[in-house]
Amino acid sequence: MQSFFGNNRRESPKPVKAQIRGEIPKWLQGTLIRNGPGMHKIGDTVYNHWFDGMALLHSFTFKDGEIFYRSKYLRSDTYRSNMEANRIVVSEFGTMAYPDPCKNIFAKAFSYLSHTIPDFTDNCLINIIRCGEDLYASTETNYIRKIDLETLETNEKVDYRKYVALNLATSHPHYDTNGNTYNMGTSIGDKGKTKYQIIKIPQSKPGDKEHACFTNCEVICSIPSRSLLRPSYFHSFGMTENYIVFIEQPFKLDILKLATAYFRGVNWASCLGWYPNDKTYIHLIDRETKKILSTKYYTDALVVYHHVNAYEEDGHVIFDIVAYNDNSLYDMFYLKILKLDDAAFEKQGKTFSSPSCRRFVIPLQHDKNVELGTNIVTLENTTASALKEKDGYVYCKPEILFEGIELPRINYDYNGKKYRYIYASKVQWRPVPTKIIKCDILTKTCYEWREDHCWPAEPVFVRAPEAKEEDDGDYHLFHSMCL
Ligand SMILES: CC1=C(/C=C/C(C)=C/C=C/C(C)=C/C=C/C=C(C)/C=C/C=C(C)/C=C/C2=C(C)C[C@@H](O)CC2(C)C)C(C)(C)CCC1
Ligand SMILES: [Fe+2]
Repeated sequence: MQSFFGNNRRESPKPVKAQIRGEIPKWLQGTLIRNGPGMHKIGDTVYNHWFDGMALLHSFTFKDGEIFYRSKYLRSDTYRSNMEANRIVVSEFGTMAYPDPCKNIFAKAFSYLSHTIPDFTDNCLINIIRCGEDLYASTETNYIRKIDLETLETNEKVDYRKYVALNLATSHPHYDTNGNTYNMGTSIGDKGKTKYQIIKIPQSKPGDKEHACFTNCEVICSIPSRSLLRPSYFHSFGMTENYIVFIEQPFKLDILKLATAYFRGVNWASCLGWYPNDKTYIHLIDRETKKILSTKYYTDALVVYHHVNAYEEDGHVIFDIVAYNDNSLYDMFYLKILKLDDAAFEKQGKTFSSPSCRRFVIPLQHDKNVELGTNIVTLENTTASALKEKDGYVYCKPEILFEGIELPRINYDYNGKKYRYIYASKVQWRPVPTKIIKCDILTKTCYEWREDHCWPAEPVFVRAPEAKEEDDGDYHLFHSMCL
């Protein structure tokens, strides 16, 4: 299994019909596209980190009980440059690349200078997102790449910076029921300020010009970073009907380190730092007024990549996240660790902090006369608390919902609404996932699914037609499961 992490995958651009054991529900029709690294070796050069590999797009077309599979490498500018040079020439998250080792001294100096503000990679390997009517492969830089749903061909490159001030953006946007896309990113040093930006990319209208969704893109709120040179890193955010939830965590990007990384010969990942003595600030942004609520909600130092869901109930914002007590997760994805055998990985894995799904309950209003130290959460059925402190601070303590889950998904019809079920990967200290899990928040019970020789990826929930219940759609997999 360990060789899995070393080998380059072959692309399979022509549809291959899958052999099916059991039965695919007839109502399941359409195409699922997945993304991820597929190539970690180019010529004689190798990447260091799982998140560096060349993006390989996969599609699974479900049609009348049959499945057709295709895959194709994203023809990013990065991919083309690497292929042409037959070596890694563009830097990725965990690998700093130096374009031409044989350049003369002047060319080298010029190359160093042009890297002070580096042009980031367009190797969009993290996710597939929708903007307007179109699908894009995404990463966390300022670039996304349009792709063709049918053929998986790579189309134009969109640079967010042409439309809004954004140097980094998440790969986990949100969507509303009108087809608008909301994303968040970081604008570094624009007009001397570093800020987090929430953007709205509108749904296309009939007759719109190409890229209209980007030219009509608007910044709906800017949140100043607490520090000009150390903005927080973030991988996702939450959205309720009326609020956006942004967590400014003490896992931060050091801009000075970033600007000198190329000269110092270190990778981008080393520019991220963990400040365990700092607080984690919780920002709620009112979607109507576009203003940040003035109460200073905070919690202890934590690291979060994935928000699960967020909603409002009786004057509170409730949000669930998968969080860690430190920043060790990204270190686990260095290939030298993933290539360890199961026993060694397990030993290593246990030195990394394990995630838990945590629920925060944020009271939107409270009586100003209430004594300091009082828990101002008035919702029942939660142990999450919010203690009033002086100077407008409120200290929030989460309720632990579930331990050891990651890559959370929900029935997206319930995004921003009160919900009951989380689908996720069960974290085990094995390099390749073997279990998926369905968690019931109401009863606090979990169902797991595994099968020999199956390595399930992040589960994706698809609603059954005429679904009445939130989990109508998963019964084929979870009906006969063990508790
Ligand atoms: C360029 C640049 C930057 C960044 C650039 C790039 C390219 C960033 C790319 C980021 C990527 C690919 C992020 C991916 C995140 C993926 C995450 C959080 C995945 C988590 C997966 C987990 C926890 C899986 C756990 C497991 C499960 C579920 C089952 C088990 O069996 C196995 C196990 C433990 C692995 C910067 C550092 C932001 C700025 C500077 C400049
Ligand atoms: Fe993610």
